[in-house]
Amino acid sequence: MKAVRIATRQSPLALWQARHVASLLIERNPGLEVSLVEMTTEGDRFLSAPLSAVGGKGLFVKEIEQALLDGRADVAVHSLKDMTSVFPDGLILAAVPAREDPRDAFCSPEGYTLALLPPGARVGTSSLRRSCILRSRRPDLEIVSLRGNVQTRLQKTRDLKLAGAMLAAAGLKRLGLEHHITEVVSVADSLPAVGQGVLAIQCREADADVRALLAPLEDLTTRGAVRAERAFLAKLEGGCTVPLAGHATVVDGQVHLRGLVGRPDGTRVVRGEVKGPVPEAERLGEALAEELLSRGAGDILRDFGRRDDTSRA
Ligand SMILES: NCc1[nH]cc(CCC(=O)O)c1CC(=O)O
Repeated sequence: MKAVRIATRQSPLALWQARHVASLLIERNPGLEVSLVEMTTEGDRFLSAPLSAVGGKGLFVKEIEQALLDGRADVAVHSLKDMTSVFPDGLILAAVPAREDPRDAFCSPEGYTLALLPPGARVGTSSLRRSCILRSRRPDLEIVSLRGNVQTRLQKTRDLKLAGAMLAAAGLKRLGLEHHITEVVSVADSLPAVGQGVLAIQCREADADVRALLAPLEDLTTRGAVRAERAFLAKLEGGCTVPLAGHATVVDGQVHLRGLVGRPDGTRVVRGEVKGPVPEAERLGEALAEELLSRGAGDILRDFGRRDDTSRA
């Protein structure tokens, strides 16, 4: 292979991620020509509405996947967190590099940590998962919707004089903005989203040359965790409409997956965890999803989930 084209969104985080993959490729393949195909997606055009109202996380991904399918690019780099559980026919998750910090980070211009927040404090996020988890612990908190790219959300936090905002530690670190973090929140206190901190490198299934080029970027520990998390996601099909968290670690060949489904206002949260060997990652993810469904997540999905389907009808 002499040249590859990488499709990416144009946000500073997306560009950082695409350039990062480009440099990983060039490092391993001196002389390879790598170019970026920069795209604006539907998700970028509707930044003012809550993600759950404009059709969910697939919005950031669909048009980039179409560019791959149309042959306008050879590789796509996404945040795995932004991807739904099912890929279009003909595309594969060719590689997942080593995961960046998967945790949420609290960023407070006033220097607050979560435990020190005064009663009734206003906290910014537009993630259903983050608001559910915050409200379940602290029903007094007022959640203020905060969308836009990472820098925009930090700016709005100051402009709106919020006590703080919850963002992904991975995005802040990649952009060199970690000095805004006042608390990196433990996985136990804020269970991350499925795929958080993981880069998804996608290509056409039939493109053997590109697959061979991408294969060395794969991190097997990250892949084990991703297999469990995404099997869990696939079974729950919550899309962006129900607060859903799923996070796995792999230690000594054992997957440890934790999951959560809740009501948007945090008045009900169903949590669980499973452990088992890496080759059974998918089965573990499905088993945890089924367990949560039988313990109350089914009711929550019925009451709050699948708004995607009705809006499409
Ligand atoms: N929702 C957008 C998004 N998608 C991925 C990341 C962060 C990077 C990652 O998780 O890999 C972010 C920003 C955020 O949630 O603060």
